[in-house]
Amino acid sequence: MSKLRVAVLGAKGRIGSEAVRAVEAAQDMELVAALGRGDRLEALTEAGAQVVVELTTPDSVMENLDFCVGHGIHAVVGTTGWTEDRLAQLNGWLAASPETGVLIAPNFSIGAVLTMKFAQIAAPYFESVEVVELHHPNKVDAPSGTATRTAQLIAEARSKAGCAPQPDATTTALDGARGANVDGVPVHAVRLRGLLAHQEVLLGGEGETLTVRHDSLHHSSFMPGILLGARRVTTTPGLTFGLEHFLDLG
Ligand SMILES: NC(=O)c1ccc[n+]([C@@H]2O[C@H](COP(=O)([O-])OP(=O)(O)OC[C@H]3O[C@@H](n4cnc5c(N)ncnc54)[C@H](O)[C@@H]3O)[C@@H](O)[C@H]2O)c1
Ligand SMILES: O=C(O)C1=N[C@H](C(=O)O)CCC1
Repeated sequence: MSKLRVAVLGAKGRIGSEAVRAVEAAQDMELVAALGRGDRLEALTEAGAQVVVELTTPDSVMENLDFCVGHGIHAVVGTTGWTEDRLAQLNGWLAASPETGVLIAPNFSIGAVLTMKFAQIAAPYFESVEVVELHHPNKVDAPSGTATRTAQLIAEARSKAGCAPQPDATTTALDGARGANVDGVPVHAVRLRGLLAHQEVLLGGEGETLTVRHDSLHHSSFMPGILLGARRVTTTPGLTFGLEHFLDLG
């Protein structure tokens, strides 16, 4: 059987360099291009890439996806910075290339995907829910894509269940002291040398709390999800948001 022809964008970055090694080690894949900032995107078509793994920066990802989708190259995207406007633009490109698939995964690690699921299930049963994400200090965006998605899923679950707004008597606060407000859910971002990617969802009710915590201790935690995404995206046209849909957890 022929191998899946995979390219990595952001190949010299922290997660991109790990993805290059993972694709090279996968028996059913061939790494056909490994591009960094400033490299020509035409190298993707010249190499015959079928799938691009996009692990760059929020300021680069849209131009890269415009090229990939326009050339019928499927994409597995870990880069953060997704807004409603960006998703609408991407959906427009996909509408013009209906056989192409794009997976955007706020987090490729199975533990993080399960954290989001558990938080979604638990959120309607508690009065209070807050998200704390903790990352290495080289991360350029805050809050993390994972924390933003987690808060959105929590808010959706609470709204569907008809939950009241969270109790919070704060009337005076320093800017930022109560975190960012993502759809009514406070999200706090810690940047600390020594950390990689961690998240806690804190839930509180009368006389009890529940904490769901996940820790990515190495970039290897993201690799099985990236490889699964690359295999599945070729037969899943259109936009898939979240790896849970490829794990039958959606
Ligand atoms: N979804 C996940 O599971 C997951 C996990 C880890 C990181 N991330 C995200 O992946 C992204 C990269 O993270 P990182 O820690 O590796 O950052 P990084 O800064 O180490 O790597 C990004 C790399 O992309 C390169 N780059 C920038 N623009 C480019 C372009 N146009 N073409 C090719 N390369 C380009 C940069 O030069 C750099 O080498 C971030 O958005 C991060 O949040 C997602
Ligand atoms: O290291 C990063 O940067 C990470 N980014 C993603 C996010 O913003 O959620 C996933 C975790 C690691």
